Amino acid sequence: MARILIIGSLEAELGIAARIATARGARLSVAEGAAAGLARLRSDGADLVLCDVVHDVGWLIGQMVAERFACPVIACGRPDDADGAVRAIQAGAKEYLPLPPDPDLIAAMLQAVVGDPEKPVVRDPGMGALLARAEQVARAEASVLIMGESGTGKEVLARHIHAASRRARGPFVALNCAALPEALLESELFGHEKGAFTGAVAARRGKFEQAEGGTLLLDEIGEMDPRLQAKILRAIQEREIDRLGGNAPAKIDVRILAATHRDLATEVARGRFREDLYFRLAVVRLRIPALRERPGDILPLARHFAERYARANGLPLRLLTPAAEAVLMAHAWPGNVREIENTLHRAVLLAEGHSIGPEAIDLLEHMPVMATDQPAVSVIAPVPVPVATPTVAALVGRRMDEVERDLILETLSHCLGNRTRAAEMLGISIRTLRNKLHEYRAAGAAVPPVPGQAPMPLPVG
Ligand SMILES: Nc1ncnc2c1ncn2[C@@H]1O[C@H](COP(=O)(O)OP(=O)(O)OP(=O)(O)O)[C@@H](O)[C@H]1O
Repeated sequence: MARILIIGSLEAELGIAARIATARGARLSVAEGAAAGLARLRSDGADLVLCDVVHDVGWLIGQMVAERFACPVIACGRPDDADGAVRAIQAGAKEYLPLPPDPDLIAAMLQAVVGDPEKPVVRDPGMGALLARAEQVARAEASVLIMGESGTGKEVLARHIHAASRRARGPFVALNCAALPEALLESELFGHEKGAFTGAVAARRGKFEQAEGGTLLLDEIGEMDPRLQAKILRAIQEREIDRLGGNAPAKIDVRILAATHRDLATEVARGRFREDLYFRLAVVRLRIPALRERPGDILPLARHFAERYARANGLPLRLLTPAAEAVLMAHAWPGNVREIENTLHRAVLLAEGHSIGPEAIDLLEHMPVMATDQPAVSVIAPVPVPVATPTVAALVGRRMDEVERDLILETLSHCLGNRTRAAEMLGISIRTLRNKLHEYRAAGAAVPPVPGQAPMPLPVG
């Protein structure tokens, strides 16, 4: 369930946006002004902020950056308020939503933030059995460990478990443990009191407390530092957490789901992951097969994404031709469902005529550059960006900063410009990514645009 923070008066047209969002299953909190909104963020968090431009959007975004709140801010206001819209976008708002809001726009926004609220698309018998198992264990309170290669749908499955659980009406909160350095991750998870460390300007609740009564997904748990692993174990066992700088533990009622692309049992054997935490998390283990291991899902997923992106781009729904389907079936999909989603998104935009033919299926060449137990980072044959190299050995002789730049730009291109996805895939914070892109652009590199600058729906990320 998406958590939306609305900053502004619900008496006004923003109230319509609030009603639409609630009807679409979002959880709403409301604050009368920017300062109250910031306080709300500190206490409850949010997946998306809608802020009326009569409030100081620039100040709010500045504070959010300083306090590392990563959720997107969408400014709202009158359709004829061009100045307000420009000011908000320049201040860092992701979009300007004209009021009164269009229900389809709100739906697209929610989907961009929390993904597809519908059931995962599953046709392959093996995946069907896995989904049935997930639904069965959803009703229990046990922790679940979801394993699978990058892009197989681990977060989708986690959301599905939450939606099928008794906690469905509570919040679903996800945190990528690989995206933050240890100290930040700790305060992000457990929260902190004011003054707990330099920069802790105000008390803030962590993800555990934000997920109260609901579910917390610890994504990429295999990347977590051993000291934090111990704190997670305590949180699960004792059902309480210690805020940084706090003097009393806080009780929590949260179900933990964990996801990883690594083989955690091997990580335990290598001494890199605590055995006791592994057994706590892996009460139920669900392994999502790679897409190449479930060919029965390829065409249903392709049709699903063709429909979704036609709708999102206001284009007519077109069917895949048998030749296009044959191309899709013959591909190995190393980037899994995320890759097929991106491929179909491109195909919908590229296709001409009444159907989607093979010429619109632009498959990117994938050449893994990491060892097999590393994140499935792929380097892709570029359109405007640098040349990819096939093996690590071939990188010898190149400068580190150039290789880094190429990898970042290629990954961003692979993610169709989506900054959030690219940062996740690269295992760096979105802020670091933005700073790097800024540098590259200043140096004259072709940086893939934010999706909204191409004919796509609301950019988030
Ligand atoms: N069964 C499915 N039905 C519909 N969409 C799916 C399905 N599985 C994955 N997706 C879509 O594919 C993309 C990748 O899914 P998700 O983020 O859940 O993968 P992941 O395994 O968590 O990836 P990572 O390990 O990189 O975080 C998302 O956009 C998601 O909506």
